[in-house]
Amino acid sequence: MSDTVLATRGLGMSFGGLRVFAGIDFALARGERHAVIGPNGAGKSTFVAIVTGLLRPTAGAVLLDGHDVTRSSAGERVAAGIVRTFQINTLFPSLTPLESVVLALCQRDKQARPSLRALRRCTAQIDEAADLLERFGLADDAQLPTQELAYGQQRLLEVVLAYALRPRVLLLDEPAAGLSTTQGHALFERLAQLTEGTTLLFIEHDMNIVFRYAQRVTVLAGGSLLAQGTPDEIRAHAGVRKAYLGN
Ligand SMILES: Nc1ncnc2c1ncn2[C@@H]1O[C@H](COP(=O)(O)OP(=O)(O)OP(=O)(O)O)[C@@H](O)[C@H]1O
Repeated sequence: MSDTVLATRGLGMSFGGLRVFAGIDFALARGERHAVIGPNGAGKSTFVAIVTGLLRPTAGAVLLDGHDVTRSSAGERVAAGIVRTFQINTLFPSLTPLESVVLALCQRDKQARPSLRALRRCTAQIDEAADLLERFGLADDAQLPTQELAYGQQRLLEVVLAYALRPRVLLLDEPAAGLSTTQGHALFERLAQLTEGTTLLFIEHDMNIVFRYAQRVTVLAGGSLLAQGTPDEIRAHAGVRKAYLGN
């Protein structure tokens, strides 16, 4: 039996009269890369927002390692290890990637947030940040203001900032959005190599990326969890082909 790190039980969400989904029983195994797919409006972003505590579900529960976190705030969930990628507009444009990652590491290490001048005294975090940026291919950009980085490098920095917190579950909402197909594949190739062993849950529209990099896939469609399985199982699933893949 797999070791489930994150689960939902009977999860349901409605906005007023609009029922997005109901009865979602989802399970995420520790260490797997898991994609959530589904047509536009199926509720993928809503699902991630509920898991991260940004939205309260109208029914059901979210469990982290068996503990009910449905009523925990977003901040409490980050502390418990459920971390999502920072959206691009939350990157600090004038800070360098090195400074941003050091700040994230200080947060992880529960240090008081240092002033920028005091950052250089965080020697352990500076070493670790430099190492992380090197591994993710951002060493050449580490000392530039973030706003001067290419868009793809900024997307990668978002992943590094979330990954730096050593999350139990790392959620990525369309990390390749806005990138070319080649850049998107390169981002996932790097992610797959560097985050091996990290539990990753990602939303992605590009089925080539999903089938290549996800080890398991959940399909949301028509207000429910239509299927959950390996890429091969999902490809062969008649209901998924009909509802989503269009054949
Ligand atoms: N805050 C909100 N208030 C009202 N309706 C909302 C809200 N957020 C989402 N919705 C609606 O809930 C449904 C699901 O939206 P959601 O963004 O979760 O879908 P999605 O699967 O992520 O779509 P996409 O692939 O287009 O990003 C949509 O009909 C959307 O309009």
